[in-house]
Amino acid sequence: MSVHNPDVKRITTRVIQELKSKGEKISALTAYDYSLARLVDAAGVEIILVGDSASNVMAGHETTLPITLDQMIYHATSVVRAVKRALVVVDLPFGSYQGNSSEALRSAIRIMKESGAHSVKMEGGLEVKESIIRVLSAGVPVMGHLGLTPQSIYKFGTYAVRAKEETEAQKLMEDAKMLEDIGCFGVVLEKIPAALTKQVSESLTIPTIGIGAGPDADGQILVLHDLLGINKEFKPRFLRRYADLHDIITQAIGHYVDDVKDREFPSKEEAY
Ligand SMILES: Nc1nc(=O)c2c([nH]1)NC[C@@H]1CN(c3ccc(C(=O)N[C@@H](CCC(=O)O)C(=O)O)cc3)CN21
Ligand SMILES: CC(C)C(=O)C(=O)O
Ligand SMILES: [Mg+2]
Repeated sequence: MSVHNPDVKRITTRVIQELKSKGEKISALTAYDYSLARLVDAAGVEIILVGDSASNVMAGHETTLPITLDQMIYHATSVVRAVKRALVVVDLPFGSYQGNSSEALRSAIRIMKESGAHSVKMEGGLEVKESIIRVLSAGVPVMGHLGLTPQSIYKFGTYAVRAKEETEAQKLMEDAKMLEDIGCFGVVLEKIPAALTKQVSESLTIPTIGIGAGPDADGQILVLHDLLGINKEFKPRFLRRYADLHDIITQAIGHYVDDVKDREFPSKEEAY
């Protein structure tokens, strides 16, 4: 908390909502560890998501389904230690909240108590309404997540754009309204048509945070490792790479290997 850093003004869910009222776009990124979370926070990002995409990015799984609540708490704890300013949101992982609202509350409380994070994110609309209400009632801020919801990938079978059909778009609109009505402080919209994002964002007072959802979301989120170009294989259309760390890291490590083989490292100056 700010006890240790009285000069840094913390970003609260209220500050996030005020950014929307002021018409200022919100920047969000994922982080899963201490070292990168420090950089993301210091660079001025307002929301840091400890995403269950850690299942893919950190652990190498095909989907987000295998990551456990304990593993999410480990990542969240590391990120919270690093962050002085940003709002930290933690994904409730698959299987930790869908069953019933008591399970959802227990999972959210474990995250808040053990990691020191400031809020949680839950995927889905009407299907998880009671779980979200229960978590909110304990005073835990909740961010919703609609559109492409990777925890239900096996229900849909693909990562294609969601809500292109009128009935699905209508349901998404209703879900978004519902999430606002029950008290969510924001909602992620993933991989839906830009026109639908515009419509939802204009009809809600809480901010929308888009990923593959076009320019009219109130904020944008990307997976940090994607933005940094660490993984070359993942290249959906919505991803903009701001660096090519894949090549930079590969070259640096290759150079190190060469130096060791050639007895160029360590030098006399690097020895005792
Ligand atoms: N590294 C990473 N980045 C992410 O953005 C991310 C994760 N992991 N893991 C969890 C979810 C899954 N996400 C995804 C996954 C795939 C596509 C996607 O567009 N895939 C294909 C198209 C598939 C199709 O059209 O059927 C692509 O073009 O790469 C988008 C978001 C977003 N999240
Ligand atoms: C892509 C974002 C929104 C996410 O849920 C994650 O990184 O897990
Ligand atoms: Mg996620």
